[in-house]
Amino acid sequence: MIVSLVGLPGSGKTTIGRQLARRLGWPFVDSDHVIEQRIGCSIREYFARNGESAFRDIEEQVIDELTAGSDGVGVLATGGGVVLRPANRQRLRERSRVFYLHSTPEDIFRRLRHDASRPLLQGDDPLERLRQLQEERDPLYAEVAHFTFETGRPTVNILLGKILMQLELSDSGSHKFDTS
Ligand SMILES: Nc1ncnc2c1ncn2[C@@H]1O[C@H](COP(=O)(O)OP(=O)(O)OP(=O)(O)O)[C@@H](O)[C@H]1O
Ligand SMILES: O=C(O)C1=C[C@@H](O)[C@@H](O)[C@H](O)C1
Ligand SMILES: [Mg+2]
Repeated sequence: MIVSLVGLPGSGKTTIGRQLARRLGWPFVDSDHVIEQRIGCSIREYFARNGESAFRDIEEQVIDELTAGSDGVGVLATGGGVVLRPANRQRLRERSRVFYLHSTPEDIFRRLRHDASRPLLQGDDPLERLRQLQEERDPLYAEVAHFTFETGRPTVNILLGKILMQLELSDSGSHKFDTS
């Protein structure tokens, strides 16, 4: 099984994903990290040089590769904008169990105020930008997600406990009618 995490930049996908994988003993992969290895520079630099659409093309390719194959096991942290492309939404939903890490723009702003690594948040008014992103993307995250968790306030450990419990529940559910 592949567990994918989606949500706004700063919602905790990388942080939660890494620790979730550790707790499950599964491999962890962050699609942003795979993309950076492939392009040989930071996503920020790539955005500045080639524009967003070129970045999205690579992202789509990487998501396809990371979710291909029916026997994949792992935790996949995605980039904040992964849901923008319908092909990504479809692949993630069909090939993995998707968790939407939902946080308010205000909670994320509080966390990311001093972080210069997110290209979409480098403008004059990052909080306003986060609110726009939330408005545009919330329906897309909700569409792709099998489960939604609020990640603005709870600690990482509490969130991990909730996600692990949900995975156990849905796993036992899926075996309910298996009499073999
Ligand atoms: N539940 C949490 N409680 C407190 N801080 C958190 C929590 N989750 C994440 N953080 C912190 O918030 C920041 C952003 O988290 P993270 O990098 O995991 O977000 P992300 O969803 O992967 O963002 P991006 O889409 O930009 O990759 C980090 O500094 C992280 O340590
Ligand atoms: O929210 C976004 O559109 C992005 C978020 C990051 O994870 C990166 O994937 C990239 O900076 C784009
Ligand atoms: Mg991340």
